Amino acid sequence: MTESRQAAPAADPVVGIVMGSDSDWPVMREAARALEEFGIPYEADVVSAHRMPDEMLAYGQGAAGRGLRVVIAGAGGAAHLPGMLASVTPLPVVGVPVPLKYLDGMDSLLSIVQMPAGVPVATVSIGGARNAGLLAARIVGTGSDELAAEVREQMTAFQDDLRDQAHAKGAKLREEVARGLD
Ligand SMILES: Nc1c(C(=O)O)ncn1[C@@H]1O[C@H](COP(=O)(O)O)[C@@H](O)[C@H]1O
Repeated sequence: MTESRQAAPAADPVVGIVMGSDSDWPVMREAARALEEFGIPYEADVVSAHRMPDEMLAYGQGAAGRGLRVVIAGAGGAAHLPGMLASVTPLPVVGVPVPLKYLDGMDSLLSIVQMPAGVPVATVSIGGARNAGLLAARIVGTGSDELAAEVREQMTAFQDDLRDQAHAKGAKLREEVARGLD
C-alpha cells in the first residue's frame, strides 16, 4: 500500500498583510519574511481603497471575525488604505508608506501618519515593512495562547542577538581606532 502524502493544513492566518497594488510587494514582502522568521501564520493580498472600495470594506469588516489579530497595510502615493481599514476594524493596523517614483514616499508617509483622533494607525518608516512585520509579531506576542508565548520567547532571543551584533560592531570599531586612522 502506498503511503498517502498529504500536506499539513496551513495554520489559520493571524496577521493580514494587504497592499494597494502588487507593485508594492517587493517592499511589503519584508513584512512577510519577518513573520515567517517568527513562525507566525499570515495571509497577503491586494486590497485597494481607491480601486476596490467595496472589497476593502469587506476585508476590514471581516478581518477580526476571521481570526486575524493585526492588519499590516502598505500603500504608495495617496495612501488611504491603512486609515480606511482602521476605520472599519477594531484590530490594530500597522501602516507602511511605500515609496514611489515621485516624492520618495513622503506623500505616502504623510497620508498614513496624520490620522484624525480616534482612528489610530501605527505608522512605520518609509519602506519599513520589516519593522511592520516585527511590530505585528510583538502584538501577536501579547496574547495568552501558545503561539503568543512562543513569539515572546523568540522576540527576546532576537533582541539578544541584535544586542550581541551591536557589541561586536563596537568592538571591531574600537580595534580599528586603536590601530590608528590611515
Ligand atoms: N495608495 C493606493 C491605494 C489606496 O490607498 O487605496 N490603492 C492603490 N494605491 C497605490 O497606488 C500605487 C500605484 O499602483 P500601481 O503600481 O498599481 O499603479 C501603489 O503604491 C498602491 O499602493
